[in-house]
This record gives sequence, C-alpha cells and structure tokens, in this order.
Amino acid sequence: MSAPTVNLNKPKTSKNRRSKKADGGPVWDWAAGHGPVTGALSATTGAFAVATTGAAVGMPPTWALAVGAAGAIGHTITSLRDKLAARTVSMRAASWLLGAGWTTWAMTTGPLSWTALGSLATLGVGIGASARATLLHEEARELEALAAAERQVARELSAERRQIAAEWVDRIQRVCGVTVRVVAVEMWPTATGFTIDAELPTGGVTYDKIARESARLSGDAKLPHGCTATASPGIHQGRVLIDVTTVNVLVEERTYPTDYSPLSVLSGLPWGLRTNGEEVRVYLREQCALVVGPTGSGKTNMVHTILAGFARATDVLTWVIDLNAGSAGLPWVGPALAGDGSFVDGMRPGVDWLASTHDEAVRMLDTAIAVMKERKRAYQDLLAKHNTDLLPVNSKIPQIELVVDEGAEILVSNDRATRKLAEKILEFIRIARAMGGRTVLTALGATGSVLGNLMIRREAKVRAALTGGETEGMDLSKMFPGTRGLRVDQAPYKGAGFMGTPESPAALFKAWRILPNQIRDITAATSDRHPTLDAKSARAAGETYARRWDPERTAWMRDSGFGPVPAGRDEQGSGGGLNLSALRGERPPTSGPDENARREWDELTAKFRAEIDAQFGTAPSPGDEPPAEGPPVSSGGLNLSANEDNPARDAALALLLAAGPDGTGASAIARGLAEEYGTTRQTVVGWLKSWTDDGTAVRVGTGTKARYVHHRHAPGSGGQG
Ligand SMILES: Nc1ncnc2c1ncn2[C@@H]1O[C@H](COP(=O)(O)OP(=O)(O)OP(=O)(O)O)[C@@H](O)[C@H]1O
Repeated sequence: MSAPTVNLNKPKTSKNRRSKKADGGPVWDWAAGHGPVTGALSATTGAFAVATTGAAVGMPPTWALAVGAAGAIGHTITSLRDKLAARTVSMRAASWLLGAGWTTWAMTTGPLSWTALGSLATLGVGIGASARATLLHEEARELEALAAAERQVARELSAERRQIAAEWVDRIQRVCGVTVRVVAVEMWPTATGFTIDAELPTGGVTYDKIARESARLSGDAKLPHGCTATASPGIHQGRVLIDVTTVNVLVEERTYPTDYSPLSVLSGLPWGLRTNGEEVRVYLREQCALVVGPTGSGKTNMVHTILAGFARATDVLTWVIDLNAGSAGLPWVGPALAGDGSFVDGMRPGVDWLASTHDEAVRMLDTAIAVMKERKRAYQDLLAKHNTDLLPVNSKIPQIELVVDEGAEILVSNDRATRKLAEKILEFIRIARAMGGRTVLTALGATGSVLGNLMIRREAKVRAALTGGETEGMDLSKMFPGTRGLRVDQAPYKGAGFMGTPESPAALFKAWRILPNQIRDITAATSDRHPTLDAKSARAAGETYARRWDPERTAWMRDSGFGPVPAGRDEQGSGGGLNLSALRGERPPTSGPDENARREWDELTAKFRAEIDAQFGTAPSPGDEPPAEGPPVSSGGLNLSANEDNPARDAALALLLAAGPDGTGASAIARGLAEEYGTTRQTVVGWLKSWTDDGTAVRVGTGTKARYVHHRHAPGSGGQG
C-alpha cells in the first residue's frame, strides 16, 4: 500500500517555492514516483499505519485484503500499459498482495508485537531488493530496445553501402583493371553523393591508376551530367578515396548567402560551392589566386563574390586595379560616394582603393611595394616577439589584397607601358608574402602564356577556372597540374568550373550569383568593419594613399554612372545608359591621323556601355516611356538598389515621406525600423544614398546637419508629388 510521499528533496527550488514551504509546511507530492528504497519504505509504513489505525477503530481486516487486491490489479494494468517486463508487473502485484496480507494478519493478531514488526521489516527489505532488481532489468531492456533500433537503421544503411561497395569494386575492376577492397562508404550529409574509401591491391598500384579513368568511371556509372567520380590519395599510399557525386548542383543558380558576418583571411574566405553542396574556402594569407574565365563565363560575377569575401573580412584592405574602366570595383564604391565626392554619412566603400587608369595603377603598385618594404623594416621587433617570419596579420595590421582584373593578361602583355605595370605586380607578388600582401589575378584564358609565368605558377596555388563550357584557351591540365579527369564539358554552366587550392584538390565548383543590390547591401553592412592601414604602413604609403578618395581623383567614378545621376547625362542620346563623360573628356581628336584611334575609342566605349547595360540591366527596354512628370526617378543610371519586395525599405521610404520638409536622417529612420525589421543604420544609409542618386530624396545641409528630404517636400518642388 502506497502512502503519499513527503517531498523533502527540493533544496534547489525557486525562492518563491521555498517561501511557500515555509508558510504552509512540507509539500505533499502525490505524483512523485518511487525508487526501490522509498517504494519499500512507503509500502511498509503505509501498511503499518493502516494496521494500527484499523486495529484501534475495529476495521474489518478483509477490507485491507480488498484494497490490496484492487491495488495489485490497478498497478498490473498500468504496468502492462507502460509495456513493462513481466517480472516488473509481478513484482508490483506481489508487493501489493504481500502488504495487504500482512496488514490483514496484523489487524487480526495486533500490529504492535515484535513478530508483526519484525516480519514487516523483513517484508520491506524483500520488496526493496526485488524492486531494485526489476528496475535494473527494466533499464537493461530499454537500452537493448534502443540498440536494436539503431542496429536496424545501421543494417538498412549498410545494406545500401554494401551494394554501392560491390558495384564499385566491379566497376573499378572492369574500367581500370584494379581490384580494390572497399573499407568504408560514407554517404554525404547533403545527399548529393558518397565517398568510397578503398584499399589498393599489393604490387605497387597507386591511386592515380584510378584517378586517370575518372571520366570512364563516371560514364560506366551512368552519372548525370556534371557529376564525377574523382579519385584522390587515401590515408596512406595504399589507399584511395573516390568521391562520387550523384546530384548536379552546378546547374542551379545559387545566390550569395545573406549572412554577412565578419570573416578573416586567416580562417578562410568562401568562394563558392562544391558539388557536394559544401562551401569551398580559400586561405589567402600566403597564397595568391588566379581566376580564369572567358567572356560570359561568369568571371565578373566571381570577382564580385571575391570582393564580397574581402569586404566582410576584418583584416583585409582590398586594392583593385581594373583597366577596363574600373568596372570590377565601381559597384563597391558607388554606394558610399556622394555626388560631391564626399562619403555618404561617413560610410566607407567596400574596396579600399580603386584604380582604373594606368597612372593610378602605377601609383597604387608603387605604394603597395613601398608599404611592404617598410613593413619588412619596421616590424622586425614584432616578428622577433612572435618568433615568426610571417607578419601577424590582424585588424590593426591588415593584409593588402591586390585584385587585378585581367591581371594575367597584363603580365604577358608586349606593350611597353603595360610591361612596366607587370613588373611592379610581379615585384609585389615576389616581396609581399611574408608582410601580408597578396594578389588575386583574373585571366580570360588559362593559356600557356599566362601559366608559363614562373611567379604565377609558384605563388598562385589557389586557382579557379570558370569554363561556361568554353574549351578554347582552357587548358585544365596546365591550370591544375597533377589532377586528372577534369573536362570542360563537365561544367557547361555559367558560374561553374573547377577550383583547386593547396587544402582542397581541384574539382568542380559553382560560384554564387551576386547582384548589384546585394553588393550595395554588403557595402553598407560591412562599412564600419574595414580595418585602416597601420600607422607605419600609412606613413610609407604617404599622400598618394591618403588622398586616394579626393574628389578630383574620384570624379571619374561619379561620372561613371555608379554615382549620382547628373542632370543632362543623356547628352549622347543614349536613352538612359551610362554617362562616360570622364572618358569622353579624354576622347581622342576627331580628325587627322588619330581618326582610327577615335573609331577604336568609340567602339570600345560602345562595347563597355553594352556590357554594363547587359550586366546591370540599365538599357531601356523597347517601349519604355520616360516618366511624364516628377523627378528623374531611374530615368537613367543604375538603380542598383531596386528591390520592390523589401518591406523594410518601403517602411523607410514612408518614414522619409512622413518627415516632411524638415527631413530626417539615417539614424532616425533606423530607430523607427529597429523594432519591426531590425534594420541597421548602415543599411538605411545605403538606401538613402540610392534614393538621392535616383532623385527620390534630396540631401540638404552638410556634415552633422545633413538630412534627407523626400522629393515631394524638397525646396522648390512646390510640395507636390
Ligand atoms: N554564379 C553564377 N550563377 C549563375 N549564373 C551566372 C553566374 N555568374 C554569371 N552568371 C550568368 O552569366 C552572365 C555573365 O556573367 P559575367 O558578366 O560575370 O561573365 P563574364 O565572364 O565576366 O563575362 P564578360 O567578360 O562578358 O563580362 C550573367 O549575366 C549571369 O546571367
């Protein structure tokens, strides 16, 4: 018979409970379960209490028997419902019946005799011992049931693995003439393939005998297009790992992840996805990188993905050279640059320096070399303190990443001026590794002339080849020496290709797609995270560096179409394309011996405009009508921020409108959005910038007095929309 349990075991309850206990005495916990000791104690004390009380008040002894029988039946039912072992069920029923039997006997003969008390104590010990034994048995049963379930899952999995192992042993035998013994098959968590770990036969067979036959193995296994079976060295030279992809992730467009959390050049920067869906990271502290992609393969997009990684890093300053009118870096500068050449609300661009001309590139390279030389001299103590010859790069002493678009072509150019530039790039690569200076060069093709350069072969071991199905100038065996079985036709998709790093052997990969509005968002989100050049380096970099954002040096950027839309930008009758006035300023003469140069210039300009229009959708569609009235909203230039589905942005616009002629600022709008959307001030700064650019908002006042007014309330608008 079970008495209610007095719960004395509550020392860690809350203050509240403790105070209740103090007020009302001990708490009776009717629901508490029993262990072997408390159960036996409870049963014996309960039986004793009933026997003494029953004897004193003259209760019929058979009542105790009836209660015991009912308890035994009730407990049997609940135990069966809980699917407890037969042993537990009978132990519980027996305890009830024995307790009830003793109570009946004690009520008849008197409970306060030594015989009654002694037999009750023996009964208690007996119940406790058997309860403990059944509890252990019950636990063992439960563990066994769990293990059986796991064994069942493992059996099913290993049946699949066994089948894969048997198939591939046959296949490798058939295709490569090698008899392997499969040690393990690991299914990838992304469910896009598996890895076979196999032992090679004795007699000097090496993994590359299988690696060589990758394409035939893929064909024999009837893998979908874009899927491969790639062999690589195993745990020792007698083992081989074969990665088999069964789902082609290369076909789909994957947008750049929206997590813009901080990164470090030391812990790797993500550049895309492997076919197994895993991120591929590059470690550029000591490595340079080479990205090859013919026109239309997705190279420009990939450069933006790379710049996104650098912008997110807290220990990298990105210096970009793009002699193709700076287009690689412009989307990263535009969001921060105001029409007058100042920065919008203290925002910093996503790249630290952008050179689009030969002269600016020379300035940048001379500065980079001077900084590296100065670091070698000035940081001797620091190197000694850290007992290293590798400058400890961090947010105080950042790495300088020199990104040169079509840099590989510069290196192999025969033009005298370009050769000078090439020499400087090579000098930087040669001297800067230890001092935290590395390069990312892009190339249109993986040709022998690009890869014939010893410095590139030696220093740029992080390599990506975007094929887009292009076979011309795409020598993968030169790009990834020692890796077999890579064929251009395995990745005939834009943004897809092969990537190899010292940490990750060359294999298929897919670059993320990144669009201008995301570039704008990343620029805003990372603006307060960029490091500044350490004082020693900054001294060496001098005025040239300090004045890189001077309005006269950035005028071309603002005229490029990424900056504010100037009135009359349409002077060439382009119907809203890019204003290349900066370039037009340098336009060659229109007559005389330079006529050919002028024609070339026009062709180049037209090509550039067409490329930018295609990339950013700036060309008007047929039938597009200019707005009948109102400000020149998106009438030309790049509306990089167009994102109609962004409710936070809409709410911000509503706040701007509500602010009336007094206007408002980024902080006030961000405060208004914080609770509902969690929008940061930097994001709002980006939106305000784009609204000022496209005429939706007007910036009034300067410095700390600067505020934004919706164009409807702008001075001179007559308060009309
Ligand atoms: N990672 C990607 N995923 C899906 N599609 C992509 C990807 N990268 C690029 N594309 C597609 O390919 C097109 C061309 O991309 P991009 O301009 O980057 O190529 P490119 O090699 O730089 O060519 P060009 O030299 O002509 O500018 C894009 O407009 C886009 O449609």
